[in-house]
Amino acid sequence: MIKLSNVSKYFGPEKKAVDDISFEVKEGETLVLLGTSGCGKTTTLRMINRLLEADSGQIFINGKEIRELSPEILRRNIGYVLQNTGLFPHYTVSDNIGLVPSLLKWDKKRIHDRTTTLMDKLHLPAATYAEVYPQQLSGGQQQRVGLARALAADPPVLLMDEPFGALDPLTRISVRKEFKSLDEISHRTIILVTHDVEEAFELGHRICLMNEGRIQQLGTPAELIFHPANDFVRSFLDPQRLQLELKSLQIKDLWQWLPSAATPGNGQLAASSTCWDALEAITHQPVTVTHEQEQKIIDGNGLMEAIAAYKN
Ligand SMILES: Nc1ncnc2c1ncn2[C@@H]1O[C@H](COP(=O)(O)OP(=O)(O)OP(=O)(O)O)[C@@H](O)[C@H]1O
Repeated sequence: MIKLSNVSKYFGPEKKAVDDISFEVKEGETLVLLGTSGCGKTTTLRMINRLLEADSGQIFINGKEIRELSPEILRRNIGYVLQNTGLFPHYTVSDNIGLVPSLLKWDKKRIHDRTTTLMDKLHLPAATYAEVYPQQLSGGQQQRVGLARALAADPPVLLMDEPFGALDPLTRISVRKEFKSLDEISHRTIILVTHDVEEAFELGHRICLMNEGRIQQLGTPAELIFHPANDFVRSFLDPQRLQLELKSLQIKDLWQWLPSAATPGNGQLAASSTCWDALEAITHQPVTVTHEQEQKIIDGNGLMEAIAAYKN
């Protein structure tokens, strides 16, 4: 769906912001660009919608080199979400969301229907919020409007630059959870930039960890944490190692090592739940998990034993 092939970007003769990077993002996949400040994440993202032009290499979307398309046509298929939302303060919420559809000359009813649907899906009921202005909303609500605006014309690709970066830590966690469960998101191809490791592990199907313009490792969260490609990757993830291990492993990954507890389980948990979510669920009582027609009762000891066995 999206392919970067040996892409580089210089700012002046000396400053190589992005240094010969290549990757592919499959349709429906979320790839997270992760790394320290200044490692080239935003520059990479902005080359994909031609807000910046690459100095060398090629970028393809659906097999088409993006320079063959005019920036306007290209951006119709790409939603863009920014940290500071970029909402127009003198436009109402519904006008902000309907901006791209109206530029595309959709008729009024279609814009109204799409805006209302999106607001409902993003828990901003149109009856209450359609006519208010962005500054009357909380940061989390403004972020949802920014997302609704990016989704309005139904683009197959979403580029997101620190989309939750301006939110306080608690709001950030809840908006992120909500984002993950949105059906408007699940089928889109997404590239998301963040410097928040936990966010990358929660949202990325794969993570591209960068340093000084170069890719250090590109892989699933479990590949990065359990099989780091080099010392940079290992030390970048080390401070949150335990949490990241728990977030990147699903119960089904541990199935062969998981003992079934004797105590009856209280409630069910999906085998696709992460160990992090499982630990939360079993704080007070064991839970029952079914995987490939086998049932096990999971408690804290059994889970920790299985994680240790997986790592050995
Ligand atoms: N317009 C510009 N002119 C000159 N240098 C730039 C420009 N934009 C970015 N840079 C430099 O290129 C490098 C990569 O910047 P970029 O914004 O892509 O990093 P980043 O990984 O997104 O960082 P952050 O997380 O801090 O936004 C940095 O050293 C930055 O200072």
